[in-house]
Amino acid sequence: MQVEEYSKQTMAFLSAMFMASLSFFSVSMAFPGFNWGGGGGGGFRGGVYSGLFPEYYQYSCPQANDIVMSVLERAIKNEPRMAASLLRLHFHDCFVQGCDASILLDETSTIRSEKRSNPNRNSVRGFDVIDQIKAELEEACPQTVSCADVVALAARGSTILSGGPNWELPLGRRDSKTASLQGSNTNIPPPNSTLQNLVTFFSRQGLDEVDLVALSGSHTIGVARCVTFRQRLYNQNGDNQPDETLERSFYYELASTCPSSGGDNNISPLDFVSQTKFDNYYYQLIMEGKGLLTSDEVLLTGKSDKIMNLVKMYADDEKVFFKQFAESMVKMGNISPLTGYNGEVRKNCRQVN
Ligand code: HEM
Ligand SMILES: [Ca+2]
Ligand SMILES: [Ca+2]
Repeated sequence: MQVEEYSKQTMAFLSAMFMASLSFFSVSMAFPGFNWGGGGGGGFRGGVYSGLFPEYYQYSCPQANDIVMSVLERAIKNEPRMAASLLRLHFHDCFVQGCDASILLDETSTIRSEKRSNPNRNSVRGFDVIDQIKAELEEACPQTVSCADVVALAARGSTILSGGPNWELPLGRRDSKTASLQGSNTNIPPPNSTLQNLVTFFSRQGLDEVDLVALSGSHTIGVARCVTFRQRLYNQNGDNQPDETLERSFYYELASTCPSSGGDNNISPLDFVSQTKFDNYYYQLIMEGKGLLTSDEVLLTGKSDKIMNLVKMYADDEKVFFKQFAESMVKMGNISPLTGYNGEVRKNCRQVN
């Protein structure tokens, strides 16, 4: 590296540090519980400071994660699918206005709730568990932990409790005062997406192909309704034929729970080998033509060598998948957070203060 080039980079780094310490300062003025420690992963991303960091509640609510985990343990023991539902909630929040808990807001005269968007209606769940976590947090540390952070903590906790990886989670997101029904309809990829579409939806959020493949691995837990995969069974290409990439015996299995009409809400596991365990069977099944959604199978068949090879790699090596999943979850969790004086910490996650 040329000396001149080196000093340019050093300057860029120093000014990034300066900006970061400015934002530390203003946040610490606003919130006494704030710490200066910094450190930990996730603060800097692509040279840009996200404003979030793992120790955010270290002094203001040190027990925050323990409270989240204890509520999750009960909820997931009671209904294992809840882990999947909470993981998905974070995804559907972050892809619309960023990770700002916009998805939790109920309909009012001024708020068009995201809960009634096409991807969310009759589909997203877990709101009661979020409310329960938030109620216990309000008891312990009033108006301190944001709903957006509750959703992020619940997604990580659900992953861990299902047997998946743990990671250092940057915190300090604040809650939106608005929601976007339209954003929810247009930014969340539909299940019959082509691979190109999927890549585009993710890149709009600053996520790349590696993130797409790793985060799709969330489909190692949970279920999908018949209406989300019916087209593959009966008319994938407008020729009244099943998707040719669908393995034959798997096709018959699915057709028995998902008729050509009716039964829209019949459910099928996204990973039929281990639907409550966070592992890498999702990728192994895709390799056998047994991915449930079009968006799952096209990762292998969509004619991108790079993406296909990632599927093979994660199918071969769960450790590599876990490591990348953790990294991509941090990246997804950093999408346009509200920080500093922006947004608020809601008292009730369903409504603005
Ligand atoms: C790549 C694009 C994606 C598409 C097209 C997609 C689509 C879907 C669909 C259609 C369902 C079933 C919904 C229903 O039937 O009501 C589903 C379920 C699920 N998705 Fe995705 N998804 C994608 C990415 C993700 C990501 C990035 C995550 C998390 C980081 C995620 C987590 C989940 C989970 C855990 C479930 C099961 C939920 C439950 O059982 O309640 N998905 N997804
Ligand atoms: Ca949001
Ligand atoms: Ca699994």
